[in-house]
Amino acid sequence: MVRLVQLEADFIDNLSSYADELEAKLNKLKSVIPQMRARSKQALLQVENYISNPINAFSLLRRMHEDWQDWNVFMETSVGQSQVNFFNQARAELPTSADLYDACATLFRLQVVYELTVKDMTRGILNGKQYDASLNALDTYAMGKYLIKLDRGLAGEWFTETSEWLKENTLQTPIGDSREKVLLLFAQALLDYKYYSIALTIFDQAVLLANDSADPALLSKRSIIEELSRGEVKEKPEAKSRQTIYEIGCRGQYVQKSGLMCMYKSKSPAFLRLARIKMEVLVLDPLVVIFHDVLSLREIDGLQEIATPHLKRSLVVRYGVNVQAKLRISAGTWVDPKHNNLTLRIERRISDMVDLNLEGSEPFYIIRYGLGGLYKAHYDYFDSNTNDNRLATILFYMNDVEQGGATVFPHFGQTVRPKRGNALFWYNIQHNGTVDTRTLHGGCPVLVGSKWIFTQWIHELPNMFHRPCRKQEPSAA
Ligand SMILES: O=C(O)CCC(=O)C(=O)O
Ligand SMILES: [Fe+2]
Repeated sequence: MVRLVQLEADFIDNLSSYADELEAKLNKLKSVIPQMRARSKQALLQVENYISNPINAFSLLRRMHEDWQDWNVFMETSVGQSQVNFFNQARAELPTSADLYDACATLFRLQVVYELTVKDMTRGILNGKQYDASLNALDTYAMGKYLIKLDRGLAGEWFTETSEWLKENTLQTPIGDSREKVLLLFAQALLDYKYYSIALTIFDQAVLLANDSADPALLSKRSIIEELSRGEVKEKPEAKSRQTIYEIGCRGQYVQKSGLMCMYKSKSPAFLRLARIKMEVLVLDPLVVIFHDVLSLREIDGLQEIATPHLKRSLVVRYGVNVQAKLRISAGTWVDPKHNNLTLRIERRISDMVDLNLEGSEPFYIIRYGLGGLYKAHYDYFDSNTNDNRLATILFYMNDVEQGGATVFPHFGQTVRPKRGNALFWYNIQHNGTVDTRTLHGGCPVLVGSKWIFTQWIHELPNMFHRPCRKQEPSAA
């Protein structure tokens, strides 16, 4: 996206120098035409007299032979070819239709999870906060087209916004302010998806605006749509259920519970005696806690520096295989805790904080979520039979997220807002060794900003003493 901002600025410069070249050509013409016209007018007034003068006659002949051929070349020479070439070269960097599709999907996801209205989004209002941002008729039109197959009611809302916008504004695109053109496109989109009667209504609006109701092409198109609409099977748009308990948490709509208790953790390790840690207990069984201010800004910068060049689309494990999934949209990279002094220091701090042995734990996984990035509700433990499951998770928030990006635990009704330097810790496995399904959790989509976290999954084996009463399977014998 950063590159696209720069590219758009370059395109504007390019278009501007294209305009300069056009203007230079135009100015040249404008400056010579009046003189030419004056001379020609004079000749026309008294043609005989004019051509009987040898000087006039010679000059006329020469002009007609030479000058007008030059003007012909002048007219034929294309203007701004270098700017056209620049554009053609840069084309490869432009987003594809698949990219646009993904962008629509992201906006739709944010709309659903945060219950944003089309009107608010169009005007740059996100969760009641006004931003210096807005959508134009073509933006809302693209959303309508994307949604038409998924949710016709919502698609209609976006299309309506398109039409409303055009009543008051002008598009800064080659299609200009032609409201009827957009309405015709809209009608065509509806036709493509066989919504004939709505298409007819929109088509009529377009024709009315164009003031062209007698145009035979439009009339014949209209009668085709009318015919189709007669045979249309009326189906009720199905009401979509959009409430999931994960989404309710993302909106901060769980009945608000604050931490059960806050305390300073200052037990044995020397580090903690020097720097006590504020610990907030959110849930006692299983233990879910927030450690406050446990990473410094310098440490966060250091971690980001290590991770940034290596970030890659995050995967999820499905049937033992790593795959890309819509469930998890982020970029991340694994960093060995032994990587350098910084990561070693953080590793030591984690083990001091949580009193667990980190041997055999996974490396740090540093993650960046972009706009709309999320990790839907999931469990961290492995489903498969393993004798070394993920006993606990520690998750560090590396930045404050302007809006969205909370971590939610639907079962506990807990929404944890990212706060730079804080860490969230919980157990995934119960004392008896079984996985704890109450630990279902997810990372909500980022609405404004980006979200950086890093996690470490702490394994069972080196911490077996933590579950002294593991159930014994009855022996077969
Ligand atoms: O991003 C979050 O808040 C949750 C991340 C998470 O659950 C995970 O990485 O396993
Ligand atoms: Fe997780």
